[in-house]
Amino acid sequence: MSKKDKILIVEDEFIVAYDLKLMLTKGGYLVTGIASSVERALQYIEEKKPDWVLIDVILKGELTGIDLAQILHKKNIPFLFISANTNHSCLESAKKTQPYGFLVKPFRDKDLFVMLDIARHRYGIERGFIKTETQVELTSEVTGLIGKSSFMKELTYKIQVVAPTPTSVLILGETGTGKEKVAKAIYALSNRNNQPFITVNCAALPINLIESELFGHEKGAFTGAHQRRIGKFEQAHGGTIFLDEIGEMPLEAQVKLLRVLQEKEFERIGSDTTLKVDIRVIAATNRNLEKEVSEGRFRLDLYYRLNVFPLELLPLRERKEDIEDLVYYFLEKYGLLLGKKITSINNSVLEKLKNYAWHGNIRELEHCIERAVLLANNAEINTVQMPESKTVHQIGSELPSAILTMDEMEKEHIINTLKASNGRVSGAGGAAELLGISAQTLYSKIKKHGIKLVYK
Ligand SMILES: Nc1ncnc2c1ncn2[C@@H]1O[C@H](COP(=O)(O)OP(=O)(O)OP(=O)(O)O)[C@@H](O)[C@H]1O
Repeated sequence: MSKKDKILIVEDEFIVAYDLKLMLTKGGYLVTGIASSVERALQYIEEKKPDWVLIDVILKGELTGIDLAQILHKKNIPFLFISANTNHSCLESAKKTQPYGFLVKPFRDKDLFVMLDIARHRYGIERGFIKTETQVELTSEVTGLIGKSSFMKELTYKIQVVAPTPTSVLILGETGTGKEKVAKAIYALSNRNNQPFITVNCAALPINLIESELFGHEKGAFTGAHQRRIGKFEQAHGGTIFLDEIGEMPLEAQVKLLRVLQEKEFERIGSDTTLKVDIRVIAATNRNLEKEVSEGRFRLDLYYRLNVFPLELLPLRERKEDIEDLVYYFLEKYGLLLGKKITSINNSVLEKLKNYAWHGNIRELEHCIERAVLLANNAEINTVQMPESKTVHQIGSELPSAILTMDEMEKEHIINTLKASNGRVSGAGGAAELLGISAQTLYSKIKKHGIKLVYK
C-alpha cells in the first residue's frame, strides 16, 4: 500500500473508527470512508474502489467482519483485521480468510503503521510488484537444499523472494525437516550475509536465564550477575537472529521480543538506557503456534508479527520424491567424510528407504545413511539398518498393560531410550541420536513431559 492508496475502515463504533481515521490521516494515509456494517462497506467498495480495507471482526447487523473478509478475498481486495477479540475460534475463522494482518486493540499508531508496511510488502511480493534482484532459479548448490519435488521448488522460490527483504520469517515444521537449514539459506541469500547470524535455541535455555541471554544484563542486575553481559540481540545488530523453538519462549520474554520487533529497541536487564538495534528475525518451531495462542502460552500479537511470511516445511513422508536425491547427497557427504568411495545403492534398499515414514525426517534419514556408509564394505550399499528395527528391539515385547495416549507413549519411549543411553541426551549413542531427533528437540520434549534427568 502506498500512502496514496485508498483505505476503507469498516468499524461500527464511531469513536474508534474516527480515531483510526485520524491516526491514518496523520500518518499520511488516505482514508476514503468509514462503514459501520458489511452492507454499507459493500456499497462503499462499489463506489469508491478502495485499495485496502481495515475490518473490525464484530460489526452491527447480521454479517460479521469475517463474512466481509470472505467476500473481499473472492474479489481480490486486500484487507486487514483490527479487533479486540482474540479467542481461538475467532482467530481460526479470521485466519481462514487470509488477511494481510491482524492487529489487536488497543494499539499505538506505530503498530498500525508497521503492520500496514508489512502488509504492503507482502502484497507486493505476492502480486509480483516487488521484484527481487535474484529472479533466476536457484540451484541446490546455492541454497544448500537438496530436493526437486514441487514442494522444494516452491520453497526455494519463496526463500529467494523473502531473503533480500527485511521481513520476519516464521519457519514451521516437524523435527528434522530442515528449519535451521532454511534459516541459513535465507541468511546466505540476504544482503546481511556479511553481518552476524546469531542462533538462539529457546528450548535449551533455562527460563530464568532466557531474558539475560537475549537482552543482556548489567553488572549487579541480579544475584550472580558479576559481569556486564551483551545479549544475543545486541550481538546480532546489523545482522540476523534465528530464534529456534520460539514456541518455548516464556510469556514475559515474548513481551520484550514483541517490542524489539515493533520498535527495534530494548534495555539490558538492570539498565535504563534504551538500545536501538537493526536486526532481521527468523523464527522456527515444531509446535502448533495457533494452539499455543489459544491455550494462552503464546501471545497473539507476537504470533501475527512473526507470521508475516510463514514457511511450512512438509514432512519427508509427504515428499517422497526427494528421498533418492537426499540419499545420494548423504552417501557422497559421508563417503568423503569417512574416506570411503560409495558410488551406488542397491535398488531394493533404495525402495525400502523411499517407503519408510521417517518420523525424524531428513535428520533421521541422514543418520541412517551415515551408519550405512560406516558399515559398508564395498562401493555399493546393499543393506541399511532401518530405524524401526532398532526401536522394536529396544522396547522388546513388553506390551503396555493399558492403552496409552500418544503423549504417554512418547514420554515412556523417551524414558526407555534415556535408560538405554545411560541418561545421555546428546552426542554419539545419546538418546537424541537413538531417537533420530536433535538434542534440542529432545530437551524440549523432556521439559514438556516433566522428565527429570538424574546425573550420577
Ligand atoms: N533440503 C535439505 N537438503 C540437505 N540436507 C538437509 C535438508 N534439510 C535438512 N537437511 C539436513 O537435515 C538435518 C536436520 O535439519 P535441521 O537441523 O535444519 O532441521 P530442523 O527442522 O531445524 O530440526 P529440529 O526441529 O529438530 O531442530 C541437518 O543435518 C540438515 O543439514
